[in-house]
Amino acid sequence: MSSPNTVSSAPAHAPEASAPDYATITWDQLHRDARTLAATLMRECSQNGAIKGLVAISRGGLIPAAIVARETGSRLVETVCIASYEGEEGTQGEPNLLKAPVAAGDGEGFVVIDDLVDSGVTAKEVRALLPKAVFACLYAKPKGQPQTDYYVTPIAQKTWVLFPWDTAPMFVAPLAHKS
Ligand SMILES: O=P(O)(O)OC[C@H]1O[C@H](OP(=O)(O)OP(=O)(O)O)[C@H](O)[C@@H]1O
Repeated sequence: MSSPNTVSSAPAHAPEASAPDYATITWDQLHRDARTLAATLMRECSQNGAIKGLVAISRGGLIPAAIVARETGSRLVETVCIASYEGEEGTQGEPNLLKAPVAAGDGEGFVVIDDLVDSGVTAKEVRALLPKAVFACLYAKPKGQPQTDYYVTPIAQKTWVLFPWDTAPMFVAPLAHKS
């Protein structure tokens, strides 16, 4: 298990008006967590036969799935394209299925990979499409945890996760230069 670094800088689109926390995930941290997830899947899923393939939930699950695919030797990587967060405030709407994971059938032998379960709405939707698949993600908030079979790191419900593809290093003035 690993702990994300918490920071106090706010993203442009804050999820909550009242003092939310932010967890900044670096590329290194994400890579380590994806490898940890892959090791867990290798250990747990091999008891029920080899992993037939992965299903990445696009877009957040794409990079985690690529890392897990490399570690587990999985060559078949399907996607399910679904969007539920929209607008300036990052508010959640109805899940919008843009592409079904047809190559995964009913999900038997497949592992669904996502970056995060938050409310669990997206995972629930994908589980309905792939009832026999195993579900795995890197980070899980309490409301979403019942929807995932495996996760690496728990995240508080009020914490907004900043993934490496959402952020960029920037200059910060030294404390001595601030008035
Ligand atoms: O548990 P939930 O409350 O449903 O939230 C989790 C989902 O939200 C994010 O995707 P998002 O809808 O932001 O799409 P994106 O990955 O394409 O940015 C994330 O990648 C998960 O798929």
